[in-house]
Amino acid sequence: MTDNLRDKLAAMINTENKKNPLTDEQLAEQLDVLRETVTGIRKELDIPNSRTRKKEIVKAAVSKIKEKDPDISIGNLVSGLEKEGICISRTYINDLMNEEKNGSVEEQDNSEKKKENDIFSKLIGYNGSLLKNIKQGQAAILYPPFGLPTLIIGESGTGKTLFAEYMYKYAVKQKVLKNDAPFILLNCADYSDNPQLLVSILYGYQKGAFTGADKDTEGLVEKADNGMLFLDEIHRLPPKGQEMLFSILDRGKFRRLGDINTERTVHIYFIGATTENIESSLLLTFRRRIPMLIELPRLEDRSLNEKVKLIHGFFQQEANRTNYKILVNAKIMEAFAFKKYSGNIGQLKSEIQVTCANAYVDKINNKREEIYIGFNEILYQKFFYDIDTQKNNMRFNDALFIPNSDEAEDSLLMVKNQYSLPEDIYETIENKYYELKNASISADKTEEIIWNFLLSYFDKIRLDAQNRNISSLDELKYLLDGSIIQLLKEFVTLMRADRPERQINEKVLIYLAIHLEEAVKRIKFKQEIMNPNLLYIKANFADEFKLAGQLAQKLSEKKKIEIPEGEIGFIAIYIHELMKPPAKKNRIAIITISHGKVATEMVSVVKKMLSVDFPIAIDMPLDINPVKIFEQVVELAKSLSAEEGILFFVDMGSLVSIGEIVHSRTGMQTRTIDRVDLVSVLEAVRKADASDESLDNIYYDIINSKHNYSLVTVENSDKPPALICMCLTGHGVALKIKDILIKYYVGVKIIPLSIMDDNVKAKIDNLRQQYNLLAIVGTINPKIEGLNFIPYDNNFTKDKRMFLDYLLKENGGGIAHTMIREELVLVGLECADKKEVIETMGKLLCNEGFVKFEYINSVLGREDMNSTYFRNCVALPHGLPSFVNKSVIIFARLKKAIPWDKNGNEAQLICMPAVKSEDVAAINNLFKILKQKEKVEKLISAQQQTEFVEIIRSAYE
Ligand SMILES: Nc1ncnc2c1ncn2[C@@H]1O[C@H](COP(=O)(O)OP(=O)(O)OP(=O)(O)O)[C@@H](O)[C@H]1O
Repeated sequence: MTDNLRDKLAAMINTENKKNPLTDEQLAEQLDVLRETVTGIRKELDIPNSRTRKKEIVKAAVSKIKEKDPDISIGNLVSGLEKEGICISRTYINDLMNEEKNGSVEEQDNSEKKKENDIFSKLIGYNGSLLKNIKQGQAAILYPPFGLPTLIIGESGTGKTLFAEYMYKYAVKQKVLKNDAPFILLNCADYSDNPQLLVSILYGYQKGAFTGADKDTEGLVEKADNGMLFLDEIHRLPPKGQEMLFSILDRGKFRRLGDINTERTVHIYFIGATTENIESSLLLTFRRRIPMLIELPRLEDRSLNEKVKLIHGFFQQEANRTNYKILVNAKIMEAFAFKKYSGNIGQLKSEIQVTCANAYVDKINNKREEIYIGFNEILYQKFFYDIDTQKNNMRFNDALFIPNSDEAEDSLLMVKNQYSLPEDIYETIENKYYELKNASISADKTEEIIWNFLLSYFDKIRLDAQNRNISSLDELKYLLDGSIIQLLKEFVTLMRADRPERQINEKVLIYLAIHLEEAVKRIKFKQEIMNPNLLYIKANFADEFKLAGQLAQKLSEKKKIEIPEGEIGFIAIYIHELMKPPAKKNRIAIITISHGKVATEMVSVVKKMLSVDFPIAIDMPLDINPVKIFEQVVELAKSLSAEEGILFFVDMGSLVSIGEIVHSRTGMQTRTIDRVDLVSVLEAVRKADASDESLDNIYYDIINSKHNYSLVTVENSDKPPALICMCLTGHGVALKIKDILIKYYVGVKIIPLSIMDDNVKAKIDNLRQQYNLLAIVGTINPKIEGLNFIPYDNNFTKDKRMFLDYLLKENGGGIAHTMIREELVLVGLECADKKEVIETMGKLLCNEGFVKFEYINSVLGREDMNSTYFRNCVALPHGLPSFVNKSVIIFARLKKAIPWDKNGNEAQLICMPAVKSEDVAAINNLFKILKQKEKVEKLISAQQQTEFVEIIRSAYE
């Protein structure tokens, strides 16, 4: 690298347009060097990237615009900036806003620390359903001079006592109370049959005040002086006791029972709690004296995610308490999550304790090492008889709890993702709109493109709806606002009453519910609702628009918000979808049969990619007798109504006769294609769905094109694998796609390109010299021969990932790239010894579903045989492939090196491959990297997961 280049680069950056600084890519193009070279020099010269370089200017411009219009929507902000000559994507602005809201990265670090200091953050739900309650609790404590008397209301077991304890802890932490300030708790219900006694215990009494009062006695109120008094079940306090308390709260004064002479003074922070309706159970005068009412949510009103966190938390507590590992079967986790608990968190906790206690007895009897809570009918019947887990679409994994390990939030991420609802259309449309606008596409054309986009979105949700197990609105009640669900139910009744012959697709209704929830949020937060197709919708879907208007009117009344017309337009298309007849019957059936799980995987990719649901997959265990499968397929064929016949795809010779067998037994036309591959299935399904071609035509087409099919050419190649991400400009969405792909495909080169580029084809040809190009992931298909295209529409769903994984796997060893994941890199892990490291890593793999629990023991067993220390402070512990569900590699960079074997070797970088037998070869390259001392040193010094993964990625290149 010459100084000349360095100078040129510095000069170009110095003289660039500060409003739109040059990206590394643009610099590289002008200097005719690789982008990596530019990035390298820029870093050497300590010059920030273009994004950071323009930040200050953008910030200043944003605040100037916001001064005039503080509530300006992001869309208008982007347009405003454009007028100032600053071209910027919405994502950039969003990031900037988030940064302002959450602080910069360093500030976020501080806020992490703040969180540590924040006592309440230990409560599950502190940043969710308890957010408002916690703010109230904090305000009640901090209010001078002695806080605000507080009443906590909530059903039994909602956590009232715990909340009061946290308020006390908070008061101490805030130095509002001294460290040794008393916390006095009295449950008034304990004395419900003797109110006199209750009052005397609370306020104390003078000798002779009542029979049995044989000496002057201090009450709890005095004990709580300068501290906190918590009265649980306060509705049991008799009126007289309430009046006395009123005097304490009002003036800090009271008298012991029977003591008319001495008025005593106390300073107390007061909290009461009750499960009852306070209107009827507390005196009005007393109620008025308590300004702070904190109403804790019922467990059923909390999100499912919080519920799962509570379940994890309680199992972890049991593991810590018993000092044994606890392994919980996925089905049981699921059952706990879906059971309804009238006794709220308290009941959930005690049921988990009882379950663990029963399993503990089992552990002793069976001499197991861990407490195992397996799927067991008796347990299931006892606790979970009233739940219907069949109805949910959430997946749970077996969960392992190791004593005294912090319940890592990470392990819940996976679960959380399962709950997430499909994305809504707003963002998709907005991104698309601005992308088109940036590319100077005319308004008419924009409208047309977006309309097509909308149609495809609805096609997709129809398919998605078919695949999801949710079948009625009621099942969404954990996830969505109940009043919207109610509103929709009423609306459907209305629609049916109006015209009983109306068919209503219940599944689309679910999507409408999700959409409305999102719409309400957007409107409340003054986010823009953009609908470029409004005029078109009004003109072409007049009936639907009218119905949408009625629904919007009701929503508007219920939520007290104005619903903009653009939104009514969206609702109209949902209603249009809602009334569409169900999908047509298919003429040709397509059945894929293969060993292992290949058939299911392939077919599910095809179904998602083509938005169809008719292809059928049959997975065959490796050791099953084909005759059994033949029987099964014949039965299946009889049940199909494919009048033109069945096309079979099979993977092995023994199955090629399946078509003939089915034909002879059922009389149906059949054709069979062996050595099934994804592309052929894809093509056949596409043809069977979209055209009127006969079974034979499709069959011969596939046979003829099987080996030179242009949509997918996946070849083994020594060149490094690469993916292209593409959007109109090559900047906006393409970069977003790049960020996503980088996370999943470590070691795969990701190249953003613009479809508008005149030389796009030539560029791709050039890249082919250097890389093995696998696919284009993008918003628009450039139809490049021999290159797969994977559509990106604001998400990169699992099916698309599966398709890419498949391509990479075919690409020979490429699977290694998919096996390294940012979330499976533990940076700065602190463990006392080797066993703890292995267990921590294994637990994460097990909880994420990559391995079976037994894998951990097999790693420990392997380690006992002889050490897996590698070199350069690296250890490679590993277990038996038979316990691996999905190949993956987990890394841990320990905070401090720990002894690994008897020869005095210490390890700091632990790499645990959990790999199925067929994938073992895929990790050879990784070992090559770990052999290089300088690479390992870099990995050990990595401070963050992204940095760690980045190092591996560049090492692959
Ligand atoms: N947010 C939370 N995070 C973790 N654990 C919680 C939470 N809320 C409650 N718990 C646990 O649930 C159990 C029940 O809570 P608690 O006893 O405070 O409820 P309560 O409303 O006072 O019940 P009751 O009215 O029956 O006395 C306790 O063991 C508590 O530790």
